[in-house]
Order: sequence, then structure tokens, then C-alpha cells
Amino acid sequence: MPLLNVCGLTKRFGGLVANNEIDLEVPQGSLFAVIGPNGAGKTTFFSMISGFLGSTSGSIEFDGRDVTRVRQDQIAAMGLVRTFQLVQLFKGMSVIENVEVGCHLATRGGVAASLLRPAWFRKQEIEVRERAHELLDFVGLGSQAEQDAELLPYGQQRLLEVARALASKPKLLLLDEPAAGLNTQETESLARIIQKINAQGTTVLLIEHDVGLVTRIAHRIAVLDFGRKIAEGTPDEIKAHPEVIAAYLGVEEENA
Ligand SMILES: Nc1ncnc2c1ncn2[C@@H]1O[C@H](COP(=O)(O)OP(=O)(O)OP(=O)(O)O)[C@@H](O)[C@H]1O
Repeated sequence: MPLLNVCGLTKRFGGLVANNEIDLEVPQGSLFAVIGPNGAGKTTFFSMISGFLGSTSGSIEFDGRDVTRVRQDQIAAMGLVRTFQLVQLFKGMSVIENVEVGCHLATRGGVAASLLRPAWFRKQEIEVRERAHELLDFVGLGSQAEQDAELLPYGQQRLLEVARALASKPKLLLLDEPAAGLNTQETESLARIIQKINAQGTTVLLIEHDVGLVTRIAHRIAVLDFGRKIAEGTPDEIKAHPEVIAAYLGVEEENA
């Protein structure tokens, strides 16, 4: 059974069909990518899967449950967590506090516990801090833990966003253009981090513009164009797919 099973997913904005009958099965444990030109419908697709946007028709099943009409906070609590195309960190907080907020989504507590601070709550606070440190080390930001998150260079803010998303221990991590705005070296280190996340058992679905990155790390790739899925396959199959070459890679097909 796939971890995510999308059937006939469609989104209309007035007369515009942003997603048109998209089918997608993301196997448990895979590193899956969705690519496509600007305006192809990638973000719309992600927003529907993560519950930020209602669909016009179609269905979304996650971890064996129909989540088509489930709210985004409930979907996140089930283990489907996304990052955004534009970095969205908590302002006025340190690097580690940003990750701790993510950790708290996966722990018990509430206002009463944070005021009364019973023993179990204090123990939990220590565990949260330890886990936040581990996650910062994991993405290579361990030495910047106490720094103001807003003062991090852009590439590191993106890594912090990934660490925060991991803090809630997602089953499926959706990464929306994680390499946007990164230089070659930062993209390489991000690629290694995404592979490590996947190797540790988290299923990853990413949207990317950087075809080079995607074909290097993804197990399977789906291609959107004008709201339709025009191809799906392994990186080698996608690189050789005539419709993808014509629509996306912008290169003339050989012998055409
Ligand atoms: N809220 C909205 N209202 C109206 N049209 C929208 C809305 N959101 C997206 N669209 C349109 O739907 C189409 C798909 O947009 P979407 O942002 O999903 O594409 P994308 O592949 O993510 O593009 P990009 O790579 O530029 O982010 C575009 O034509 C866009 O203008």
C-alpha cells in the first residue's frame, strides 16, 4: 500500500484548471519528486495534499486514511508535514527555539503544564532541547543554535526550516523547492541531507526546479505541465521521455 495515494486530483480557479485529474502513488520509504515548468501546478498540488487548499474533485489517501477533506493541522498531526517555497521561520526566536517549536507539535503539554511545570513536563523540556540539538547537528547548524534565526544567511534558513519540519517526526516530508535561491555548494549539501533524511526512514516528496538535483537523488519523478501529469518514471526514464524533453527540458528531441 502506498503511503500517499492521490486519485484524479483536480483544482479549478475559475476557468483555469491548475491541476487536472492527477494520479500519484508515493511508496513508503521512497524519495519522490514532482517537477514542471513555472505555473505547471506543483504548488497547488502540494497545497491540496497538505490540506492548505481544498480540491475541486478527486481523492487523497494518506497512511491508509482518506484525508481529502481533512484540515491541514490534522494532516500534520497524522505525520504529513510540509515546508514552503518561501522561508517561513518564527521571527524573534533563536535557531534552536525555531526547532523546539516543531518538536512541541509532537509532544504533550499545553498552557497549564507550561505554567505549573510538573516533573514530567521538565523532563520533556530537556528531551525537546536534546532532540532540537540533534536535528541542528543533522542539518549542519549545530554551532549556530543560539543565534537569532533571522540573521542566518538564506541558505541556512532553508536548512533550519527542514530541521523544524523534521522535529515533528513526519512520516511524509513535503519539501517545496528546497533548493530555491541556494548556490551550487549549498544545493549539494542539501541534496545529501535530503538523502540522509530518506535513508533514516522518512518518505520524502519534493517539488523542485533544479532538474539536475532531482535526477541525481529522486527514486521516481512525476512531471506536471499545464496542470496535467505528462510523465512518471525513474530519473533515466524521465530524462529520455520525449514529452518531458519537449515540454520542460526545452531541448529538441533527437531526430525529431
Ligand atoms: N489562488 C489562486 N487563484 C487563481 N489562480 C491560481 C491560484 N494559485 C495558483 N493559481 C494559478 O494556477 C496555476 C498553477 O500555479 P502553481 O503555483 O500551482 O504552479 P507551480 O508549478 O507551483 O509554479 P511555480 O513553479 O512558479 O511556483 C498558475 O497558472 C497560477 O497562476
